[in-house]
Amino acid sequence: MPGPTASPARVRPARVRVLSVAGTDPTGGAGIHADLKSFAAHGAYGMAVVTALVAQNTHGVRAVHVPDVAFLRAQLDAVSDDVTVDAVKIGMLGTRAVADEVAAWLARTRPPVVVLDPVMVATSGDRLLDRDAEEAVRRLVAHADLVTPNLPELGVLLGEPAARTWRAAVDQARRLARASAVTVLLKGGHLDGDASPDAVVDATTVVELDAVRVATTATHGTGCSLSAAVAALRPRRPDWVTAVREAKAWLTGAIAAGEALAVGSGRGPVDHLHHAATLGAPPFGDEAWDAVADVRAACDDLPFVRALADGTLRTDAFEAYLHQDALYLAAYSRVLARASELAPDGAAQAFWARGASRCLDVEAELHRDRLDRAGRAWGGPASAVTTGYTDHLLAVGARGSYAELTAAVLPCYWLYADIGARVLARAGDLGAHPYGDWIGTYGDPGFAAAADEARRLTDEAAREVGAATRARMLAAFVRSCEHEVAFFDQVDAAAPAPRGPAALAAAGRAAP
Ligand SMILES: Nc1ncnc2c1ncn2[C@@H]1O[C@H](COP(=O)(O)OP(=O)(O)O)[C@@H](O)[C@H]1O
Ligand SMILES: Cc1ncc(COP(=O)(O)O)c(N)n1
Repeated sequence: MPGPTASPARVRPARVRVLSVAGTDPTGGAGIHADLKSFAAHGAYGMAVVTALVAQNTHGVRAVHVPDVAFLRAQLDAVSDDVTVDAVKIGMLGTRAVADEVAAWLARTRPPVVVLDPVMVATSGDRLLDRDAEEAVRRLVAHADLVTPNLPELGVLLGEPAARTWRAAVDQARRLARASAVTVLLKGGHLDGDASPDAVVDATTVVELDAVRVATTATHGTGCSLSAAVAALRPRRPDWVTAVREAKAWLTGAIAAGEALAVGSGRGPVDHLHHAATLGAPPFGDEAWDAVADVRAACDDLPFVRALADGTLRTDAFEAYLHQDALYLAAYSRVLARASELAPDGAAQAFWARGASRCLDVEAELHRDRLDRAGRAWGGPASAVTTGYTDHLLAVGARGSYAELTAAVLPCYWLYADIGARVLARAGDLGAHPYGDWIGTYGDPGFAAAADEARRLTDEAAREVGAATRARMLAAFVRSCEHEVAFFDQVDAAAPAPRGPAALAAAGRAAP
């Protein structure tokens, strides 16, 4: 605990401190009102400096009043003279004088993260930036780390006509990134079709983020909300792609929930707190564990689990199981690598990557120490049960939601550790047990710690999502648990030993 004399500057603040420099929307859907809600929705502490007062609603803009720039400067300095600003989001500027004043303040204060949403025309079609201010906004790009144009705005920033296709827009974004040494978040909201892709583009790379287009009228303030969310996230995320991916997933949910707010009769706002239904909900793990109580109870009575615990399991059945386990682990490793790719921070990324690597070690060990020793080729294909399980995991991974993927991969840690603990307890003296060395691995404290951490990361991911995603997390978790049970149950542990060459080979071998 820091003592009373500790310097406040050395204490990591509880929340990221983010400043919006933007115009107003008295109906709360766009501008600084949207920004402050987006900041709060991402756990940041929000501040706002007003560039322009806008009389607008969900139908459009009625009037704009831009206060004197001396007053803008007074607002900006009031913040920066007192508060450490971790990130700035810049939205509507209105006039050239305002844009230049903001540029001068950025040059003086050099905030660590600057996101520029080059607001020019509202969704309603009303202009929010004077034509003679476009050059000033182009100059402002030099002070930004991330610029978030939609298709028409990107054209203006380059002094070119707006791109008519996504390919042409990505090409324009690449040229802007190179010319201005800035990262570009290109927004595809203005495209036709049933997708609403975005792309994070810098001088050398293009990362496209796919999203389905939600059929809705609730698109007022989407650009404001997205850029504000990215600004709030970036100080505590390793790179732009991670921050944008997370913000975009949240925004898609916010757009889908917007109409239910019943705000206005035109193009309504998004629901920034759409995930608030799950704020304060019990940890995901508690809910999920209760949901699979029956499945867990059924595990102990599986013939395979009983026979493994009491040592009566036939060796050929055990080896068939190990063979499927090795095939499973190879695929599971790829799924964990995908979780690492989608992870929101470095610690989670490293945890899943270590898991992926460990699976391959265990798979190699299985072949070297157990299956190859069995003295026959273990080249058979994955069973339908194994493939069913790995296909489920790969499908969740392909959908690209980190939270759902953590829920899908969790049972392989948690349910497996849970069953293993009970097999271990039932097995008795492992020295005299035919499968003692295998069952002993169930007591590995390293594995128990990894299961705890996987659960913690899943709980953490669940805190960020809305009710719909949480329901999909639960479905993915339950499905994986059912696959775990089917996996143990796929080997016919009760049947007599098979006849033929495999049985002969098995008969000549010592128990593992
Ligand atoms: N109907 C929609 N469904 C899903 N995402 C959308 C929809 N409309 C816009 N978006 C997303 O909202 C964000 C803002 O996009 P866009 O409308 O292009 O910007 P702006 O609001 O600045 O014009 C982008 O991430 C875009 O992909
Ligand atoms: C003050 C202000 N800033 C920005 C927008 C753009 O909003 P949209 O995302 O709907 O184009 C707006 N309507 N009002």
